[in-house]
Amino acid sequence: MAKRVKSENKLLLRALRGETLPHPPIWLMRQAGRYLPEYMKTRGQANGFLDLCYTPDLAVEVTLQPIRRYGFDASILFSDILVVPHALGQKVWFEEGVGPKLEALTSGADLESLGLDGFHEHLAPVYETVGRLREELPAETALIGFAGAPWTVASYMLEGGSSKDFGTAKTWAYSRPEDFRRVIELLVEATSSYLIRQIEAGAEVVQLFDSWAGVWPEKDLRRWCLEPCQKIIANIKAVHPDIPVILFPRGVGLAYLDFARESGAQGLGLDTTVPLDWARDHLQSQVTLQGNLDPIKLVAGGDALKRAVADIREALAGGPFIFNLGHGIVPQTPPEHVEQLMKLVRA
Ligand SMILES: Cc1c2[nH]c(c1CCC(=O)O)Cc1[nH]c(c(CCC(=O)O)c1C)Cc1[nH]c(c(CCC(=O)O)c1C)Cc1[nH]c(c(C)c1CCC(=O)O)C2
Repeated sequence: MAKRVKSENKLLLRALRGETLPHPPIWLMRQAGRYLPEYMKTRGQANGFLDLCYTPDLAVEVTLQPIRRYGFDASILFSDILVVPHALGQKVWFEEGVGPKLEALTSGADLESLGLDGFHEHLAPVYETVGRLREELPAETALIGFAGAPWTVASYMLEGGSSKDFGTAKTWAYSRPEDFRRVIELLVEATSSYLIRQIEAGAEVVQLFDSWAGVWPEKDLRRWCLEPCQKIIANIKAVHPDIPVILFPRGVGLAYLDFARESGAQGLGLDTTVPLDWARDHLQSQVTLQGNLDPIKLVAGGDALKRAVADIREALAGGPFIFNLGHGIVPQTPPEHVEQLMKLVRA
């Protein structure tokens, strides 16, 4: 076995255990990606985006690029949330300039063609990437594994790609709740075992992205987002009780209270709209907070960035806190603004 640095003293792990640190650890959602010229170069060596995700040499390289450049406190596995439906047997592809496309499920009957047979074999390159990262990362850098939450992944499976109003997927839930439940339950099972395998390959923390949680009325939010995430977290904890989980239920407003109290996550990712003082007063006694710089302030840079970082630190860095964005980095971000951000957060 190659060297494996112990997790417990890494800043990210300390913050997730509830410690308040003199400087918050920092990493950024989508820290690897198109805003970096070296990413574009490596991506050009792959046969499309999914091939990049499934080729450990290339996936390790793009994961490490932002660590070399900026020295973030954590590294997130380079992959995508849509490898899960792909491994379940659905057709998934990425169109240049358009984004993800899937052969949409049209009825409960289409579910018969999906399943867990061959699931982990399909994802073996991802586990290999995780294992190699754990060996290659600097001793102080924590390794985060991830998956999409069931609803967010289901939305792509039912819409066939990105969506404006999630009308098709939500209509399934409202008109055919039993079929919709089967999709969610399959994803709870698949995602739990996918994350457990990532942990066994070397991930020290896992994050669940519920990027589209913010579109539901309250009872549906509980049923289709909070409860499935609770189940996944409980399944992970049953096997790996010491591995912290960060949940990012983007856009859920006041329901962040329920996610803080009931999800079982140690970390809660705040989207850009969450008021800082409210989060400090109502959430931070229960979970480590992560967030929530507007990614567009990172595009703007300068004084806007400086003030925003100061406001976030002033409100949240007095308790358990991880500095991050409120959603992923956008491709037009100037790499030197990330450098400016690192200096501001570590000053
Ligand atoms: C919804 C979602 C997806 N993927 C992801 C989410 C949840 C987070 C969020 O809300 O942003 C998560 C994701 N996707 C990617 C990562 C890698 C790790 C990292 O954060 O650095 C992670 C954690 C790489 C990626 N995933 C994708 C890219 C760009 C692909 C390219 O190189 O062209 C990257 C670097 C493509 C992708 N993948 C997805 C979409 C909608 C798109 C197209 C839009 C876009 O291009 O940003 C699905």
